[in-house]
Amino acid sequence: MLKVENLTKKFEESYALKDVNFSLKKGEIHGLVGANGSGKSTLMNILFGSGHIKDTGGYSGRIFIEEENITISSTLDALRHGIGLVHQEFALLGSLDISSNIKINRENIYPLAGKILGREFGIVDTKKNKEDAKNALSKIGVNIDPSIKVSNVSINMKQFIEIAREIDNTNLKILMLDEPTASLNQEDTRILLKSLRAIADTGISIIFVSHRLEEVTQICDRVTVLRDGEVISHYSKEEFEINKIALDMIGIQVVQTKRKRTVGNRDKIISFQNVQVTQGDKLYKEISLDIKKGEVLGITGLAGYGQEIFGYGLMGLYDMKGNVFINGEKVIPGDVGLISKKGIYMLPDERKEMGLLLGSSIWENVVFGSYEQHKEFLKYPKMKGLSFLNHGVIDNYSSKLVEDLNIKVRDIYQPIKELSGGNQQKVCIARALTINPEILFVGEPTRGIDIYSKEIVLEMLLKMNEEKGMTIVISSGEIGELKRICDRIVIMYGGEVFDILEPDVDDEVFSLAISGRRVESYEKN
Ligand SMILES: Nc1ncnc2c1ncn2[C@@H]1O[C@H](COP(=O)(O)OP(=O)(O)OP(=O)(O)O)[C@@H](O)[C@H]1O
Repeated sequence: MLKVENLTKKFEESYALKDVNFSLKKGEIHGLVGANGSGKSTLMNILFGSGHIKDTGGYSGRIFIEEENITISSTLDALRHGIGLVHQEFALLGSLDISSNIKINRENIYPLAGKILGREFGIVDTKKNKEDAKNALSKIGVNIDPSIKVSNVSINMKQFIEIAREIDNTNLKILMLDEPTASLNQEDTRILLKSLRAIADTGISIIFVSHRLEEVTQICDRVTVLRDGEVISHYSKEEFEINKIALDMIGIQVVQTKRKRTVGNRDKIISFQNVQVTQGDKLYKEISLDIKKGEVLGITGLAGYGQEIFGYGLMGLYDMKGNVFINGEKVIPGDVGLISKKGIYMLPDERKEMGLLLGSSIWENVVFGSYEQHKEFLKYPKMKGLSFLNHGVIDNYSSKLVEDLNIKVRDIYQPIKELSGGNQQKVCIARALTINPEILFVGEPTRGIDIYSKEIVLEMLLKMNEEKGMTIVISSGEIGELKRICDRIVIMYGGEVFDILEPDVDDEVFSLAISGRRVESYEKN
């Protein structure tokens, strides 16, 4: 179906891809793996004719589709050749319904469409659009009313809608998926993976990019490993071995981080008492939770069940009402100024909303907002915000953090918008660590991050907890990670705190709790 030969892409003097050879068979699911910044997105962006490839000098090398040597210089070229891409970041229009999003630019038009006063016009056949949308969604195992507005659906569902939009294209030959399961819960991941196999069986070829090697080895027919823009190895199904693939990706053995647990009875640092949280048309009622000083608290559950509501509510991203106490003192949720002064910082899980200063450099993003905590960043600390910055100190500090967190950059002056997604994510973590809050709320801290850097990020969080006594609240769907590093894990179910579990209880207990059941009822059944 596809063959690329000596594909090379340079950004100024540095290679993002170097002489990459890669092939994709008809109906194959091909895993593309590599550390953050290894060139996966660049490869897909070239194949999808992304503007930023052209704007930065194009690519060299040859691309063949079904033996035909083609040039891809625009998205239109890619679409014409039947290539579709689903990005990590969603590009849906929230104010439109699901079917309008799926049929965008491919709307069904009534045959009576024609010309009025010389202008072309058409009337959209919304009924047919809905049928098509339903059909595309059913191919990926989803049954939902396509008239629902996209702004009212969960992140899980948005991912399915994005994929359905590509599937709806009858000309589709190659579907490229950039971390399609990163925002899905376990059940939806299972549904998606199963559907991808069914889609591949219809003859569509799939490029599957993911940092979750278990999924890659489960679903793919072959895997190609990239490291620093070069192909390091190819594997076919019978040769798959996660450790071997990981070693090829990173170059060194990855050691899993684990917390040495030392919790005793601790004082409450934050207490949510019967709070009510509203997010869009969702309402969470009568929620209570105590967070203990110095603990690492995990919050998990199926997507949409509210694991993020505490941080988001406290910081005013969702509307929270009710009694919230910080160190025994009542605060008004959403009063961000006061809450920040009390040493609370939140890093939300939606990357786009993380507040990266996209036009600024890495160092600016790392130290932004932390001059209070790091007076050494200022030449004249007494002048506060009016002081010149102490660039020597800031440069050393940012360079060290970039190195410690394994962030792949040219130098700390590089604009953050030039970094790969995973490396941008790590800069967000770097900023949170620099702000050094007393309490850190962090959502999905390892999403989009490669297996090696994941461990570094987890290790850094633990270090901040152990050495600085930082209380850390992590909302995440990565239960395995939470079990390794948390003191307690809150399970949200149906918009309530369903249970709080010790991290070393059986996996089975966790799985049951996540689906709203308890062990006793399981045993009875
Ligand atoms: N516009 C740009 N200018 C300069 N360098 C760039 C630009 N876009 C990407 N790069 C560099 O190209 C390299 C490959 O990035 P790419 O986004 O392809 O990595 P990736 O494998 O997709 O990473 P991730 O797993 O983090 O998504 C990185 O070093 C990145 O900094």
